[in-house]
Parts: sequence; structure tokens; C-alpha cells
Amino acid sequence: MTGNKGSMTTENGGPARRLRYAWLVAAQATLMILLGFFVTRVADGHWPLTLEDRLPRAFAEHRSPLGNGLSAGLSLMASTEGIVGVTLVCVAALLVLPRAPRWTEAGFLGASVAVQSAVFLLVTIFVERPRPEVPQLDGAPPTSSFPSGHVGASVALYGGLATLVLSRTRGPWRYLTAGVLLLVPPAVGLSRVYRGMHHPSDVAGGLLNGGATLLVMGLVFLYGRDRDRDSASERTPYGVPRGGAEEVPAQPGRLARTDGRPTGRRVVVVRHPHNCPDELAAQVRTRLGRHGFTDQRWTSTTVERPGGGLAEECAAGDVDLVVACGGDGTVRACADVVAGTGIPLALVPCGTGNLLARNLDLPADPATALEEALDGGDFGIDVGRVEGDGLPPTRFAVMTGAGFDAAMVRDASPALKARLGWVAYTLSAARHLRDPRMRLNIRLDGGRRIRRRARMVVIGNVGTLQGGLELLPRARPDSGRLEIVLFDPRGAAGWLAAATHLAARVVRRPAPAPTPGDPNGANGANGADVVAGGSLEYFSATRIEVRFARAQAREVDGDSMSEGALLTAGIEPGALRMRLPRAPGATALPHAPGHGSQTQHTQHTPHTAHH
Ligand SMILES: Nc1ncnc2c1ncn2[C@@H]1O[C@H](COP(=O)(O)OP(=O)(O)OP(=O)(O)O)[C@@H](O)[C@H]1O
Repeated sequence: MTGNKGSMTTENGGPARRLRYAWLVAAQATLMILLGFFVTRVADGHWPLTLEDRLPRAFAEHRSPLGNGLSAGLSLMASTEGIVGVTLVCVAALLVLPRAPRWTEAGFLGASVAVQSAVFLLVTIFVERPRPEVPQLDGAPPTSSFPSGHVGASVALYGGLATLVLSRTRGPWRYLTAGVLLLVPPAVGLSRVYRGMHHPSDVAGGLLNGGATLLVMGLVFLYGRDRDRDSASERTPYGVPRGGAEEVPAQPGRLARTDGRPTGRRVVVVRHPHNCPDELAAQVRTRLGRHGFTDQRWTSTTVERPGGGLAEECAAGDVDLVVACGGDGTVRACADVVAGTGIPLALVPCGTGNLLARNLDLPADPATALEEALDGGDFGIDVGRVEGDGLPPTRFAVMTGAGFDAAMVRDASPALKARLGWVAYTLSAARHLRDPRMRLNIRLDGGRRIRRRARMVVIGNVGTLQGGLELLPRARPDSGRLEIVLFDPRGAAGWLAAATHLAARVVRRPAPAPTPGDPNGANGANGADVVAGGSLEYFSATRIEVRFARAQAREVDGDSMSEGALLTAGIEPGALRMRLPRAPGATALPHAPGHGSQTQHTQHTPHTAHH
């Protein structure tokens, strides 16, 4: 994990560096005390402070049971018990829920709440201000009215959470989440004035104290972490400073790393211009540079050329790494070019679904996913190949299909995708729930044709969708096989059975589904595994042909394709060499002595080994 190296540096240098920022907390406390003196001794009795108590008085005169209840709830959210409880839960969640504990983020949140409280208490020792002269709905604590502790604490906690959401997560939903969190402190402020506990200027003081705390703690923890990481990446895994360009051993074509492994130096970065913003592109550029990729060729994707100029760059030779900055469509286009060539592919997952990245268990943060992969190794994964009537042969890394999912992909509004991410697919799916069932026949590995009706056919190299939903539980990227599901819920009961079955797999994280044909598990004809009252039927094969009675919507790795009545799919075992933080279950590839035009075939784990 990158964090290991990063945290080693952080532990050595972090506390000392953080102490250097202690003067900022002292400055914050001094300024807050001076502000308190100004409010209580200089501005008191002068406009506009002469007007401010009209607000608590107006509230006191117009109190209602609803207002009392709402303000009590908001005040409770920002009470000592509320703040301590929510902070502890959030800190515990940051340490336990992610794959690696988020010490920096947990530290930022915990320290923000603690430092805000400490400064608040200090200020109230020096500044004495009486509460507003109105009936108060809460017992008045002995502390000064200036500043509002509830408001300061709510800024530190809910504002701190908003900061983490904005700085550590992706997707348009983060703005909505952060917006809701940022509404809490002003709402708490209003509730404190309503309840007669504070003057408006106390609330302003609380907002200021909380905001200043977040600024200082953000500087110490979040900005500080990036600096730690940057300086850590200046070093090899053994702490030896990395050579600058002029220190590189004169060895044409390849660099020697101090850990003895060879590292390529020419990288082609395929960038989806809408999914990979400039800021992320800059991070990718820097991280690649630090890992010795000094010769960077950047190419942008277009609708007509979803792989940009990758094919031409690879044809020119001497490409040591390809980086796909985009979603599954961009990855597919890159995989189509590099599969079978031995050129490794790394991902910067910044699309809508990013299903390959999810299935390979990459970090959600795109730059971190790249960083960890660059510190990892090369592994062979399978790719699928699909063609059909009017569908030229193309490779896929995730899934291809027809029917419901393809119509959903086709009709997802690009504007909604940009704003809501994968939620746009959900909205589109709702419009196709009542689409008619397809009549089809399916042929597996040259066997006899199986007739079926279904709403959707999905053929997958990997099987997990958003939210951990396992559409194809047996699918593994290194199995050497493709998994197929026919989805055919009938009536409300069928939909309910299918939804319950899929949801139960998310909740229980069950063992792999039985192998088709396994006497202990398969219960359908033709070696299929039938579940959820017949709503889901699973098959497994290396060659699949699906013929539809009528032309259907088709999709490949989330990209809509022309309608057609045929899908033929096969598997290329281990054909795609991927640079990953860790093995997805495949055998690590030895580094090729030279590549570019050379075909690398990988060892893949036999299918049976997984069952
Ligand atoms: N410059 C561009 N402008 C508009 N569309 C583009 C551009 N480049 C590529 N595309 C289209 O974007 C799609 C590929 O996008 P990609 O898969 O990378 O992201 P996504 O669809 O947001 O994410 P995901 O596939 O993970 O859900 C393709 O359909 C391609 O035609």
C-alpha cells in the first residue's frame, strides 16, 4: 500500500512538522479573544450591535411548538453529547470501513473538533458576555455568550465532514452531500438565537472560530499529507532518494530501479477530456514523472476515436506503459489496442461506472489508484471478444449484453451522467422495466441451441456492479471463461425475487455460486444454475452465441452499440497485461525483457481452481 511508505515518512516527520503549525492555533485563539474584546467592549452599544437583539426578541415573541422542537433537535445535534458521539462514530468509521484506515482524515476530523472546543473554552475565560435578555429555552451554561460553542463545534464537525467529502471523494453527489452538511452550522446558529441562548454576533464568532479551526487543521493534516506523500514518492521503497533525470543510469530504453526491477520510461496516457479534469491530469503527470516515466505522450479521446491516438503510438513502438484516464469505455478502447501486445495498462478510473477498476479492487480515488498500481506489478487478465451483425469484432474487459441493460445504457442522459454519475443509469433503467421480453436462443461452446425468453442477457469477464451487486457471482478476470446471465423476472413477484436474491448476496457476501453442472449446486437444464424462482439463469462458457428473434439494443463495456439480432463472444485468456497494486488472482508476470511489438501470453488460473 502506498500509504505504508507514506505513513512511514509521516510518522517520522509528521508530528514535528505539525508542531510547527501550533503557532497558528495560538494566533487563532488570540484573534478570537481580541474579537471578543472588540464585540463586548468596543462595538457594544454601537450600531449595528444595538440592533442585533431584535432577532432573539422577535423569536421569543413568536415561538411555536414546531419551532421549539426543531430548534431543540438542531441544538442537540451540536450539543457536547451530540458532537462527541457523531465525531467518535465518524472517526471509527474512517478507521474501520475503508480498506486501509484513514488516519489522516480521522486525525483531521478529531483534531478539528478538539481544537475548536479548546479555543472556544479559552476565549470564554477572557471574554465575558451575558446572554440575550429574553426567556431562554435551555439552561444557560456558565460560559460567556461569545462565541457560540454549539455553532463553532458544528462548523468543526459538519464543516470538517464536508471538507472530507469534497476533498476525498468523487462524483457529483459529493456537492449535494457537502451542501447538506454545510447547512447544519447556520441552522444550528439560527436555533441558538431562536432559543434565546445567543446574540447573532455570538453565532458569527462561532462560525469564525469553527472556520478558522478547519483552515488550520486542513493545513496541518490534509495539505500536510500531500506534502508527505510527495516527499515520500521522491524516495524508493527503501528510502533511497530517487534519481532525477540527470542521475538516471545511461541505459537506453529502460531505467533500473534501486529495488532491482526494471521500469519503463515511455508512457502513453489516453485521456477522456470530460472525465479527467486538468487537476487530475496534472496529478497523473506528476506521479508518472516521479515513477520514471519522463517521456509522456498524451492523447485525448473523441466520440469517433475512444482510444485517441493510442494505436498509432503503439505502432510506432517502444511504449512501456499505457494509462487509461476515463471510464470503462476508455479502458475498453485501450484494451482493444494493447491486449496481446505485452504492453501493460494502468487505470485512472474517472468515468461513471469504472466497473473494471471496482472488480480489480482499485482505490476509488483515481490518482491513488494509479499511484498504488505504479508501486505494484504486472498481472495478466482475460479479455472478451464480441462481434455480431453490424457489430465489428471488438474486445471488452467488463461485460457485453443485450436487452434491458443495453437500453438503459443507450438512454442514460449524458447531462444526467455528468451531474449524477451512475444514478443516471438507475433513472434510465426505471424507464425500461416494462420493456417486452426478448425471444432468443443461446449456444455455448458449440453445443446445442437453448431456447429462452429473457429481458436481458449479460456476458461478463467480471461480475460486480455498483454497490457490490454481484450480477455474475462466478466471474473472475483470470478464470479463462465468460459467465452469462439471463435475466427474466416475471411479474412483480419475479422482480421481487430477483432483487431479493441479488441484495442478499450483497449483504451476506456469500461463497461463490455453484459451478454449472455441479451436482451440488446446478438445478437447471443444460448445466445452468437457476435461482430466484427462475428469474436468473447462469451459464459459463468460453464461446457463446446468442441469437435474438428481433434486433435488440446491445452494449459493450457500458458503451451503446448498434441494434442487432446476434452476439458472438469468446475469451482471450490472460491477454491483457495490467499494472495493478496486487494480483486479481492471476499469476504475476515476469517483466518482459523488451516489449512494444512482442506478444505476452500469461498464465491464468484455471477456472476450476475457483470453485
Ligand atoms: N471527447 C469526447 N467527448 C464526448 N464523448 C466522448 C469523448 N471521448 C470519448 N467519448 C465517449 O465517452 C464514452 C466513453 O466514456 P467512458 O467510458 O470513459 O466514461 P463513462 O461512460 O463516463 O464511464 P463508465 O464507462 O465507467 O460508466 C464513449 O462512448 C466515447 O464515445
